[in-house]
This record gives sequence, structure tokens and C-alpha cells, in this order.
Amino acid sequence: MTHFGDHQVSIYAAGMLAGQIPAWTTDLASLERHAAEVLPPEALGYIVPSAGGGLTARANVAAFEQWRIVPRMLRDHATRDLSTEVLGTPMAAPLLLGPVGVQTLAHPDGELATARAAAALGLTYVHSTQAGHSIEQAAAANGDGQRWFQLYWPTHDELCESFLARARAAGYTTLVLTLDTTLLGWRPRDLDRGYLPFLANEGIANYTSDPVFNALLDKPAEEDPAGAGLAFAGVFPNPGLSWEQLPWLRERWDGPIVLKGLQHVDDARRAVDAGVQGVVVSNHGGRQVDGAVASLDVLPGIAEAVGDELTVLFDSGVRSGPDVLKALALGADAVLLGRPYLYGLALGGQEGVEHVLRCLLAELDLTMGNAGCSTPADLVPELLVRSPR
Ligand SMILES: Cc1cc2nc3c(=O)[nH]c(=O)nc-3n(C[C@H](O)[C@H](O)[C@H](O)COP(=O)(O)O)c2cc1C
Ligand SMILES: CCCCCCC(=O)C(=O)O
Repeated sequence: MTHFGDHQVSIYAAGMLAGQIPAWTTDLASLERHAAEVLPPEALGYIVPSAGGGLTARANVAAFEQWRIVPRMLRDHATRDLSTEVLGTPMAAPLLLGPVGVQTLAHPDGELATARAAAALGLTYVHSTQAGHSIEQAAAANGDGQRWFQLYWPTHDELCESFLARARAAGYTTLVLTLDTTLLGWRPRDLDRGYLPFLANEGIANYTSDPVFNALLDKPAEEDPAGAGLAFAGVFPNPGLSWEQLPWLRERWDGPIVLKGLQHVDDARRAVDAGVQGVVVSNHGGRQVDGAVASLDVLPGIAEAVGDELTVLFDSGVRSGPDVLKALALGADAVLLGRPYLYGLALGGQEGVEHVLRCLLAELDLTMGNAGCSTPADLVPELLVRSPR
């Protein structure tokens, strides 16, 4: 039996044999519906939908359906091991908890619950710049766990430097620079409600805990939340960002840098030239450019174009163990999970997040085994065929 941290990967299968019934559904595809029953409308409206009419968000999920697994037989898979190492970070499985902002909308414990769940399962937690808890609070919750920091590059240099220094001091090892959200996308569900969490002082904990940011305020954020929201709106949009600025960041971060949000082969090649260590092939879960290509559709081309020169990570549309298998087989070194763990968070805080992760990993483990694979290295393109949609 494969071991996953302190837990068996197939813990639910084993638990069921022992007569235990999980608290929540193990059908991750229906988690969104369950979470919708407990989330307040604003939170639901922010988390679940995507940009525009949702074409890209649907395409992300549908893209997985065109690939089918061709299981192989009589390959000893009695001992399976999902563990891996990505950019020097040991991981119990090739799965990270992707950067998701304002997790306090889903549950009051927000990022603290997620950081604890990640540590409990030996997975890497990625802390968002837009978190509801600060860099230091999340690091404390994550304890001895592995953590990376996601940067939304503010237009204020000193603030950017302060974020980097704080992340470094708090034990975040890799910097994930998100490039696809220099401007917030067109999100009708939020616009129709007139709701943006950040302006209501939600999801700016990294800023309001920062001395450089606080020096920009006329009054302390607690006394004037609207003023803090406006100050945030003044430093966030960064549409002037360009490749020429990357050396500035490179000089200020001595660990690995990963560029998140790449979808074009030429941008991936440019990333190699820029001296970063990795990319996340992602369209931000369809939350930015509606009509953008499905993330999975561009993964093989990017993986081929960068070869061994960059670590290739993937997100957008991952909803099941077989999805993880397919992304890895198509060239990803690891996968970032987005919305599904937020649904677990909404349903049950840390326990809910752990439930989602255990289900996903158990399904991955069982799918790999039944397809004749024992380790992530066995997940190669030949394991898949493309079927018409
Ligand atoms: C509510 C929400 C907030 C997000 N916040 C961030 C963020 O702060 N930084 C970031 O790089 N990506 C953010 N993302 C994008 C995720 O990191 C990831 O790219 C996306 O969720 C993947 O798509 P999926 O959820 O459909 O799998 C957010 C996504 C959601 C759903
Ligand atoms: C104006 C702030 C935008 C932060 C975006 C957080 C995020 O990545 C997302 O909602 O998606």
C-alpha cells in the first residue's frame, strides 16, 4: 500500500472497507454544488464564476475529456510512490495548492486552514498576494510545511521589495509571479453585484500588515477600510509590466522564480531566456480572458518547446485524479489545484480541504495503478490517446 505522508493515499477506499463513511461526497465534480449550498452569494459569486460568459472556464474542463487513458497490463504496480521534487521542494505528490486569494470568503480560517491542510499532507502551499491572512500568519500555520509565495507585482517598488523580503524571512522558497492579471478581467457576476472583496478590505491582509503600504495611508486601515481599499487599488493594476523588468525582480529574489499564466510557446521560450526556473501553463481558471484557449490544449506544445530547460507546472480545469494524470502525461511536472479545494474549505475548513486532497490523491493513486503506472515518471504521452470531443 502506498503511503502518503502519514496517511495512506487510498485512505478512503481503506476507510470504507472498515465501514467508515466520509463526511462529504467523494465525487469532486459535485463539490461545487455542495459548496454553493453553504456559501453566501457574494462569496459564491466571486469564487465560482469566471470572466465573460465562461467559455474558457468550460473549455478548460472539456479539454480533459478529449484525452483518454490507455491502461497497460501486467506491469507490477504493487508499490506506488507519488512523491516528487519540484525546484528543490520535496512534495508527497505532484500537486500544489495553487494561489487563491481571499480564502476568508470561503471560511473564516481561510488560508490558515489551507496552509495547515497542505502541511498535514506533505503538499506545497502557495500563498497569494491577495490572501485574507498575512504572509507571516500563513507561514506560522504552515509550520514545517513547504510554501511558495505568489506575487502580484505592485507598481510601488518599495512595497514589492517589502513583500519579497517578508516572504523570504517567513520561509517561502519559490516565487510565483502571476502575469495574467495585471488588470482584473471582465467578471459580470461581480460587476452586477457591485462587489469586489478588496475594496471592502477583504483579501488585502498582506498589504495592511505591511509598513510600506501603511505609510501610504492617511489613517490606519482599521479606522478607514475604504481608504485602505483605495490605496490598494492604486498600487495593484500593473499593465505596464514587461519582460524588461524581470531582471529587477531576479536581483531581488535569490530562489527559484516561476512565471504563472503563460499560454504561448514563444512566451515560454522567452521565459527560458529571462533566466527564470519555471512556468505555470494557466489561463487563471478562465477568470481573465474569456475566449482564451483551454489551458490543457497548449500544455504539450509548451512542454516540448522548453524541454528540460524549465520546470513546467499546470493549472486550470483540474477536477479529478485522472485529470492530474493526464496533465502530467502531457508534460507537466506538477499540477496546481484551484477551485476544488476552495469548495472543501467552504464545506469544512481544514478538514474539508484535506478531504478534497485525499480524494484527489486516492483517485490519482488508484487510476495510476490500474493503468499500470507506479510513479509520476511513468506518466508519459503514450499513455493517452486523443478522442474526438
Ligand atoms: C477565487 C479565486 C481567487 C484566485 N486568486 C488568485 C490569486 O490571488 N493569484 C493567482 O495567481 N491566481 C489566483 N487564482 C487563479 C488560480 O491560481 C488558478 O490559476 C485557477 O483557479 C485554476 O483554475 P481552476 O480553479 O478552474 O482549476 C484565483 C482563482 C480563484 C478561483
Ligand atoms: C483587483 C485585484 C485582483 C486580484 C485578483 C485575485 C485573483 O487572482 C482572482 O480573483 O482571480
